[in-house]
Amino acid sequence: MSSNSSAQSPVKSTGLHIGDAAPGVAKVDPIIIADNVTRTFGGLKAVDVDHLEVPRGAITALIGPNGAGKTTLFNLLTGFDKPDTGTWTFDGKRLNGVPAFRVARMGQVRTFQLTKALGLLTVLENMKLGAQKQTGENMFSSLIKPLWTKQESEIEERAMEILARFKLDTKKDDFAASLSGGQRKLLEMARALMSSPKLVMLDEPMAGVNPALTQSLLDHILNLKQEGMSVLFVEHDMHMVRHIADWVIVMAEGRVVAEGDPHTVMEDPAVIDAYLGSHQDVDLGVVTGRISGEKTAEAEELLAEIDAEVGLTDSAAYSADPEKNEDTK
Ligand SMILES: Nc1ncnc2c1ncn2[C@@H]1O[C@H](COP(=O)(O)OP(=O)(O)OP(=O)(O)O)[C@@H](O)[C@H]1O
Repeated sequence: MSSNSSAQSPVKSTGLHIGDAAPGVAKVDPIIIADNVTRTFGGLKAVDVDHLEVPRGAITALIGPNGAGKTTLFNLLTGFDKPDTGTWTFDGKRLNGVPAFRVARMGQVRTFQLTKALGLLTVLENMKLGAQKQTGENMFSSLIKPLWTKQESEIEERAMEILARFKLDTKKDDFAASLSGGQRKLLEMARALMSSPKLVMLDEPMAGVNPALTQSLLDHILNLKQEGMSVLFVEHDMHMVRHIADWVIVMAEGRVVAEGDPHTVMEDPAVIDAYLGSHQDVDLGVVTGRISGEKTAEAEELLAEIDAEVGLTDSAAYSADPEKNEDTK
């Protein structure tokens, strides 16, 4: 397994789609294909996706302003929530109606934030919880002691191997709650790998991570791809998206509003609009130029902020030093 150097830009996967990049575009080798997926809460359509394909063997970012429906879509695809309508397949198998634990067994896992309860377990115990197909889950085989003791030691061996890769092996007996924010994120990812997944879904992997651990987390995500896994992640950190994503899917108000490679997508007016949608207090028409009128100082400031937010910068390199990630205008 080769690792990516923090100083270099990672090698991007290209040629993932067929035809023009647009919402719902077909992929050469999709791992997820979703159709007509909707989820309503009260009167609000949180997810309203006509057609979506997630490419295999690539890193895909799911971005969009707060409330766009990203987490709800994650929950639906992983069987943690039920849609009002829709069908989807994972690796060619129909998944709607399949409960979360089966989805995970089929090779589609998502990371979870460490809850209070999981924080009271040790790092190693957390890892063991991530293992699939444990003999103890089967009543008959759980009665045969040699079977489960052998499996227990295999699971522990695998857990220690993965923990060593994530430099968490020396913390195996510590309570998970004692880890730093970044170490927790590493543990969440490490735990997901216990089941040898085909697709890893990460919910805001960078949230709350100290800059010292940023590069390590990025490298671990890039390594998942190098090992042949597909990655789908939700993230608000646009520098990270630009740096490691091969493909970007943009959601706003429940819909997919743009798709493409990170550079093209972040210059798409629909994407800029989607982000503007979260700043309801400013006259958006004036800001985007749809309505003629004098831009107020506040609007100018907002526009600059959004340029920065969607990554309209010259530099594609991600630096662990946040100072170096300041946009140049
Ligand atoms: N269980 C729920 N009950 C009611 N409304 C919900 C529920 N879950 C989500 N919503 C609403 O659905 C919409 C989409 O929410 P969701 O959390 O999926 O957005 P998101 O894109 O993940 O946002 P963020 O980036 O802030 O996490 C929001 O308006 C949210 O308030």
